[in-house]
Formats: sequence, C-alpha cells, structure tokens
Amino acid sequence: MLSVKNLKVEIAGIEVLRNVSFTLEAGKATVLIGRNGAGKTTTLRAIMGLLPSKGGSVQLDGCDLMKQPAYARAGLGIGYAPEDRRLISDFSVEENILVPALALKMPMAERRRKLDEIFTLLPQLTTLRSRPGGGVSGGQGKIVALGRALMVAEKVLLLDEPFQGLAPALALEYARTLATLHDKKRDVAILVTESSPHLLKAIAEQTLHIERGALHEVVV
Ligand SMILES: Nc1ncnc2c1ncn2[C@@H]1O[C@H](COP(=O)(O)OP(=O)(O)OP(=O)(O)O)[C@@H](O)[C@H]1O
Repeated sequence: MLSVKNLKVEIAGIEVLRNVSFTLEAGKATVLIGRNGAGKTTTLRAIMGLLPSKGGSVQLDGCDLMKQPAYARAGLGIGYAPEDRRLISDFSVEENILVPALALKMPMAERRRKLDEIFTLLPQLTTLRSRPGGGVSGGQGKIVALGRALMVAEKVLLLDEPFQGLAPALALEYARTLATLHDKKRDVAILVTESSPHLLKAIAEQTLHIERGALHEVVV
C-alpha cells in the first residue's frame, strides 16, 4: 500500500533521515518508536509532503507521491494528525474536523457521511461538537485531531505521538479508541509514532525503531 524507499531528508544542511525504508499494509498497524529528536515527526511530515526530501521515494498503491503537494496526498487518502494538534481556535470541533473536506472540496453528501462515521467511531466527540477548538483540553484536542485525520484517511492514517502529554487515564482511553478503530477500519494502514511502545503493544503488527534518522525493524 504505502511504500517508503531510501527516504532522505536534510534540515538546515543536516541529514535528519538517512535512507529510511518501510512498507505499510492495509489493515495493519505499524508503530515507529524513537527517542526525542530521532526523526519520527520528520518521517511523517516527509510522507505528507510537508518537508522536501533529498532523495528516495514514497509511493501509494504504486503511485509516486514525490511530486504531489501535501493537499494532493491528503486527497489520495492519507490522513495526518500532527503531534501539536493544530486546531483552529475559533472554529467549532465539527468545523475543525471538516477542514480537510472543505480544502479538498469534498461533495456535501460525502462530508456528512464521513462526519457521521467519525462521530460514531469517536463518540467522546459528540458532546464537544459545537465547542470552539480553543476551548477543548489537550487530551480532547488529540481526539479532535484524530477525527480530522479520519476525514481523509481512506488508505493511510498517520498519528504523531498521540499519547504525548496525556494523563495516564486519557492515554489509555486513546489507546482503546485506536484499537477499536483498527478493528473497524480494516482497509486502512495505520502508522503511529511514540517514544515508548507499551500502550501500542495490543495493536502493533510491525514495530520499527528509529535512531538518529536511521531505521531498524524490531522483531517481536
Ligand atoms: N525546523 C528544524 N530546524 C532544525 N532542526 C530540526 C528542525 N526540525 C527538526 N529538526 C531536527 O531533526 C531531528 C529530528 O526531529 P524530529 O522532530 O523528526 O524528531 P522526533 O523523533 O519526532 O522527536 P520529538 O519527539 O522530539 O518530536 C532532530 O535532531 C531535530 O533537532
């Protein structure tokens, strides 16, 4: 499904990703583990086209993504929830979730269908629906960012450190939500980054370890 080959990224002249290669399969969850600064966020941003690559390739179902801008990659079915959520404070939770649909000019009927599906998958968002994005807690914001990613994640769901900064009970709730999602969305490949793997053990079918921009597969 999504294939990353020999991906190289430089930031300010420094090699941040070195020949990173891995494959994500439909219905499978992959966990990318690494310490702070190892290159997890850079990997996701490069897949999304939010950072230029120095070399290598990213393909989705055989289609070369390297020349596609970020919005086009989202339009091809890749949803991304960044670590820092990036919610629009003045937009309601529902409007925040709809942002990618508006950007991609998704037909109204499809928007409504996806929105219903997201509120069913993430019932904890129902009561927050009309609250402003700036009025939700950090933990709630992570779920909103997950909902917004699901608006377009027909094929691939990229989640950057979703547990970062969450209280243990909320992290556990998020992990359960992710397990349910993984069960229900069997045609979607999931990639989650984390600094510690323990909350993702239940869903991880592939574990990758990144250290100073280089990747190692961990056999568990
Ligand atoms: N805008 C930037 N300018 C300079 N260096 C950067 C920039 N963004 C990332 N880096 C460097 O690239 C490396 C990888 O960063 P990245 O954010 O991908 O790490 P990470 O594994 O996601 O860690 P974290 O958990 O801290 O986000 C780090 O050494 C970081 O300092």
